[in-house]
Amino acid sequence: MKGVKLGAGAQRVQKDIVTAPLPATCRASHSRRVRAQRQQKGQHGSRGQLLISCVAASPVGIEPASNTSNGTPPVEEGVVADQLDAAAAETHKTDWTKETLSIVVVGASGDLARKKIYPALFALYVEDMLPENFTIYGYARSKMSDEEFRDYIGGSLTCRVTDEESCGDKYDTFLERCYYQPGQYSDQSDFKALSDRMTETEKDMKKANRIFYLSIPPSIFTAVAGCASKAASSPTGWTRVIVEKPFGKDSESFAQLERELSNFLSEEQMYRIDHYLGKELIENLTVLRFANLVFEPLWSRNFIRNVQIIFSEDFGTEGRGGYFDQYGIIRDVIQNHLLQIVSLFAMEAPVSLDAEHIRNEKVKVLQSMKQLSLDDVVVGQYRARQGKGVNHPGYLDDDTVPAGSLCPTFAAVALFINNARWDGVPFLLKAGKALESRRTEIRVQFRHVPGNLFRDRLGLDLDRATNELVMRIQPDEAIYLKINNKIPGLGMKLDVTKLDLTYKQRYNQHLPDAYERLILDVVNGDKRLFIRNDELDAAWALFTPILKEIEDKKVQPELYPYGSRGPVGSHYLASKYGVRWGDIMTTDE
Ligand SMILES: NC(=O)C1=CN([C@@H]2O[C@H](COP(=O)(O)OP(=O)(O)OC[C@H]3O[C@@H](n4cnc5c(N)ncnc54)[C@H](OP(=O)(O)O)[C@@H]3O)[C@@H](O)[C@H]2O)C=CC1
Ligand SMILES: O=C1O[C@H](COP(=O)(O)O)[C@@H](O)[C@H](O)[C@H]1O
Repeated sequence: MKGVKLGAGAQRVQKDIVTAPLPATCRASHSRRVRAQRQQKGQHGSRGQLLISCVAASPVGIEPASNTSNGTPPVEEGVVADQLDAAAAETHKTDWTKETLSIVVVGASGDLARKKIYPALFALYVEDMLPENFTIYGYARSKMSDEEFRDYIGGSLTCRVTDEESCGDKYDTFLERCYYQPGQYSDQSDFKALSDRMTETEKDMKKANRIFYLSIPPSIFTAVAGCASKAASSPTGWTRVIVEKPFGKDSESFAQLERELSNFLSEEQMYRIDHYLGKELIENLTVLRFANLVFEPLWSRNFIRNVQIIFSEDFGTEGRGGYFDQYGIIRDVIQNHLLQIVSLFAMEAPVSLDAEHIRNEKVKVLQSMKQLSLDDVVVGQYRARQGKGVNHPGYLDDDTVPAGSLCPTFAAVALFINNARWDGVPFLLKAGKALESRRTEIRVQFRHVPGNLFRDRLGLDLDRATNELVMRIQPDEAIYLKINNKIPGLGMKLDVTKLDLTYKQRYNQHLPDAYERLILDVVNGDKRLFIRNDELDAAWALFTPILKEIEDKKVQPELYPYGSRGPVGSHYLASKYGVRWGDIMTTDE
């Protein structure tokens, strides 16, 4: 079994809990002692011998990029797994005592790089999770010297791993490993210059491995993949490329992007990131389901009435309106992040925790979805809200948004999975910007207790008294189960209360940011949390017709005030299936 991942703090907690050796690939300890042991053994990162008994698995190295830069044919649907099995058979162990890692952030001057990528790399460094011989290169068109780049990155680094003191001099030593190379995105000679610089820092080692993080607008993905592949892929080790969303705008543009990228990159080299898969609670979803006896028997239409996946942000598109308007909330959040959650939630037990086995099951869920109809979609757009001390602009007030745009900033959809397990169970998804609060959660509402003996004592309608399992992905990560409980005392009155696993209380430790986890997985060649192309094919097949219909028919989004609970239409959609949104039912707190 691969892939149960634990941070060092969690390992200490788990040490108390786990009595049998965990047959798992585990995250390495942070301690220098353990790190030294790993280096002696030629292991690194998450594959070390750990404080608890973990089976050490080899990090995989994908073929040297020279094999792939000459134009790999597009990967056909259905043969993906076979190809990957073949690739896995050829993998070699990356020996970090003899090999180097260069991480190139393409689009180094951008928002994502600064907000997420550098802080994640720094956190990994502070936790001793990066290989000994690593170097970071920023690449973008902006002119900057190494020193200016270090100042630029420096401003984004915080010591979020432990206390400020223990980060100590690591800021400086981290920044010393960072270099900047200016260049154009479609100029091979600029990438060659980058490669030459990388070779300088790589030259004393047997093999050099390279990661290119494409933190750039999608319009230049292919140009960069081409230049990087032809002029800067590693001549001695593996080359991996992290591709950010959006992966196209519909089935057709996705297929085109794949065709273009596959001229330069093999499927094995490509790591399509969906950062929601790197979130702690999403990682835990499979553990919750498959490592506990109590949940899985209930995980079907027999006991579950509906499943809700709710994403809300309490801010608008501030500063990203130009990008957002081309996509809208369905493409920005629902088609990727929320649908990925549905597929993990609803999949059958995989053969193992191997990446291909998990992704095989996820894709089946996506392929089993009933075609989405416009009757099962509600779209909204936030409008300005002014009042006492409140002055929130509407979506259309953003200068970068075209006048009269119908772009949805809110959407709710009802999905159905046509298989034996989920037949008839509504999966209600909603996502919105500029709402009342920021939260992402999965809510599982169970069926009523048949012939409930206590129905008269509940003081609530049956809907509110049914069990509900809530996984709060963010903020304030928690899993809780709402149950009916007797209020202590001589009488027999019941109330709804929570069996509550709030992470802050149970695990008082730093939770790794999603990008931290995912970048580490790329270093280790672990694709479990990355999206395979057939998953995207299926996801686009589900949403493309409905997006086209919304756009062709110019469906008017229902306006909702900034900071509200969103369009009333979402309640009608839920009630059509006899459902009430759990996030706004009052018995929750
Ligand atoms: N920002 C975020 O929160 C998130 C972003 N993403 C995705 O990550 C990727 C990067 O996002 P983000 O950092 O916000 O992007 P930016 O718009 O900040 O672009 C990154 C860099 O690319 C260069 N660039 C920007 N526009 C163009 C252009 N039209 N042509 C050529 N180069 C350009 C700029 O660098 P220079 O001018 O110096 O070359 C810029 O600093 C995108 O694919 C985005 O969809 C995904 C999730 C969240
Ligand atoms: O991919 C995206 O995600 C963010 C939300 O990410 P989170 O980790 O902060 O929840 C969203 O704001 C953005 O619009 C979208 O592109």
